[in-house]
Amino acid sequence: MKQKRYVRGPALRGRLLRKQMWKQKWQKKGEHFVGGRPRATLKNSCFRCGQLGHWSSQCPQPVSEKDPEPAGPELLVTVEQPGPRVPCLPPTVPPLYPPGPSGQVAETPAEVFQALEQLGHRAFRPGQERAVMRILSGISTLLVSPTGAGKSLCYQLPALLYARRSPCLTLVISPLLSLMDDQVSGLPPCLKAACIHSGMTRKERDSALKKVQAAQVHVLMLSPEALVGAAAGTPGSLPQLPPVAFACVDEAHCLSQWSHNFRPCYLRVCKVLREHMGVRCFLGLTATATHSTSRDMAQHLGVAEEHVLRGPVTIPTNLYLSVSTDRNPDQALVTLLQSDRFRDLNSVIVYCNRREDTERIAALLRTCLCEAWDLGPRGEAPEAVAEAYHAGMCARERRRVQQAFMEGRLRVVVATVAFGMGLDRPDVRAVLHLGLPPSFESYVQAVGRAGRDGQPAHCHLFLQPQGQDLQELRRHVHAEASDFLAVKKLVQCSFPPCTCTHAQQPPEQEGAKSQERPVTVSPSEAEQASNKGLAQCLGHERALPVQPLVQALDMPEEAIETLLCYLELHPRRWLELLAPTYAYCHLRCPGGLPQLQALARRCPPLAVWLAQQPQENIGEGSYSVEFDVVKLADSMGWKLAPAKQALRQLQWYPEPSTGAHRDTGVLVEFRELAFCLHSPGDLTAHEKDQICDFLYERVQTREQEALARLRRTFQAFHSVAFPSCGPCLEQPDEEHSARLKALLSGYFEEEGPGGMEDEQGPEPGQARIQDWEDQIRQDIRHLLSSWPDQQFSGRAVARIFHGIGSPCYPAQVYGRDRRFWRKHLHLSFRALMRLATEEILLWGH
Ligand SMILES: Nc1ncnc2c1ncn2[C@@H]1O[C@H](COP(=O)(O)OP(=O)(O)OP(=O)(O)O)[C@@H](O)[C@H]1O
Repeated sequence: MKQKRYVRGPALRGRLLRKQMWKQKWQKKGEHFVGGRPRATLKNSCFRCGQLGHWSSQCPQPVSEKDPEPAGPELLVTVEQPGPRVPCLPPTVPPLYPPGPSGQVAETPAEVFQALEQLGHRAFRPGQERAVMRILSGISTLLVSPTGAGKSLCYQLPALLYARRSPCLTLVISPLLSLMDDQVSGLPPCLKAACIHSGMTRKERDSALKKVQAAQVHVLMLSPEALVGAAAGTPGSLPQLPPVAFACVDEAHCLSQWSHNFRPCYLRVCKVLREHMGVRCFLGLTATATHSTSRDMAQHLGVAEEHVLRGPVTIPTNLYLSVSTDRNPDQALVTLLQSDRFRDLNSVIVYCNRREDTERIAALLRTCLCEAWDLGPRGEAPEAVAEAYHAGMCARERRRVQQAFMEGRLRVVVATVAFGMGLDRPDVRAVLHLGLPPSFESYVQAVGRAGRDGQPAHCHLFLQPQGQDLQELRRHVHAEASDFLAVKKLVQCSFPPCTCTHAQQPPEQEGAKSQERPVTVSPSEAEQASNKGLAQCLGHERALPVQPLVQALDMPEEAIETLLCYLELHPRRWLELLAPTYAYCHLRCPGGLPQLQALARRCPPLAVWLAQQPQENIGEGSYSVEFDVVKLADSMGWKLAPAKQALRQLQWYPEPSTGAHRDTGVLVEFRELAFCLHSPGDLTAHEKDQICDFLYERVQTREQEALARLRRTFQAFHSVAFPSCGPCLEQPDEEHSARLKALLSGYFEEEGPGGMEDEQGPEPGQARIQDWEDQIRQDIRHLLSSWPDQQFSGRAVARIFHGIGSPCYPAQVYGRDRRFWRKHLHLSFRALMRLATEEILLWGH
């Protein structure tokens, strides 16, 4: 029996314990980043290749090293890069019914109707048949149809038919981690499915993968992070899967930068599917998309405009919608739920905008409704009256609440938008909103949870009379925006100058060069350019450590990732985003320089690193160094993965006689999670300015559009609101409901994301800045003098007055000071920023 021995050290305390916990936290974060793939640690990794899942004796990596040479001064080695394993793409799956010569789709064959029946349905619903037939013809398609319309069938049926013809797999990318398991178990029995996401243990993931590899699964559901993470490892680390018939991207609006719910990780999903898995046919599904959003989605998915299946966004007739602006919305909610119309409804979702509100309202309902609520119509009452649900709760608790609701043991869930996406309980009888929803899209998604069984269901929205809910939502918009200075710093970090080009352009040609040249160039293009005397940088891999960057830019990492994505999406493709990685190699070598030099003979990256060190930096004694391994690999012209692998192998060397691997005493660790990208190093100052302008304009446009969208939503709902919920207590008002539905449908038919916010006059729910100017200036000076060591920017001050935490000004610290935190929520953020900037400039003199 093989046995591993460990030496248990003394228990950590104080600073060391905190450091250890911090490291564990970042390791977890890293696992999330790379889709739950745990970083190989010394404890459980293979000695030879550093990977998990096997001992070194079963390591597939061929042993290439010779015996370690005795220590010597010589540093030069033959630097030959281990050939990267070229990812071998699975064969493509031909369409089941190839389209006709002019691309027309065949008549629906009987086999398809039989499969429909097998899935439990007698006939297709509108839009389903066309989508199914296009996928079976291998044509990428985007389907925009309302919630509950039956979009899932459009991937289930083709998945079944493709798998019936030959062993193959359908991939479904879904952002709904918490519901993936339920989605898998909810599939018809004839369709075998598995899921992989970062919430699973390694054992569960391995067992799911085994089933997939053995072709026992028709549908594999993946979170975008799990997919991108799997592709992020060493080349070829993506497991060999059966051929992929097609990939379905659920909630495809996350792909569009114009949608209300853009997720940068989604952008990489299409790339990974195309480049690593050979996927040619895509199906995008979404319930809510304006015209501009669906155009954007179609472009990412490679769907031709004529293949976008887009019905009108309609609200089902069995839903009764109403809005009111009660003076006390909490009390009005209780009154509504006690009214004749709502008293007997056993499954109710109440949406709030803030997590704290969900807890508070759930407690209020428990107190006020526990006696007043009679038994349901069938005399059965759920055991619990109301519970809160939000993303801040632990996964177990969320699951418990969700299950209680799904099984009818809980009457009211008071939740944030985290609840309900993908929920398929057919008999939800009421969806209530306490406060303005963030967008029409999210409102339509939310009310779409109600009345899926076709029976009447009731939706009511309580608006805050003074527009306080609008102020709350504006905070989220301002939290994501950033200053020009931050954008400029990011551009500087992303495009540091390099020395690899040998011919510099004369200054007068710079403008012309920036107009003409493509930024990411292929080697052949570079060769052509070089022949003309225009040497170009082919680009370098760079690592931007996440935490230091977050602090330097005072931006959350998601916002930074979004900006980098914009650069990748730009027509000139300024950079290419690679998977996040641990960028720093920490190397501890007890034998000091002689041992290091000896090891360098069999490890080219180490040899190069040593050669790059100035002589005075190389000392005797025990060695502990840290260096940027991405930069090192780039300077050698190596890919990152083989460089890391070569460094990891420094820890062991094979015994010449037995071939067993012996510990060299060297410790190699990779630290500091970083964004990884490939960008040119020869951009001119003019080009960098162009990039800054482009990015800043994009950030501002997004902020303005989000504000305009909010204002539009606010005004639209107010235009149809009753002054109080009184008229809604007895019977639904059908005319009122129809007006609201027409308003919503009209929005989705419009072109463009809406007008820009105009700076004239106060926004709804805001006071005039002129009436408060003296008071604000005084508060700004007070804030500056209270934190004399801080270098505030205008935006930072405005954020504090609006109660918006940021990495450098966290709510946990600044929120404690009630003199400033959230003090001027009723005033325009931009105006506050302007005044703060003026005061900061005066303060400096
Ligand atoms: N052709 C059909 N005939 C009858 N019922 C159907 C048909 N297609 C789907 N359904 C049923 O409609 C319900 C909703 O389907 P599904 O969950 O696929 O909706 P969806 O459009 O994906 O909704 P969401 O946008 O909320 O995810 C399911 O219970 C499903 O069984």
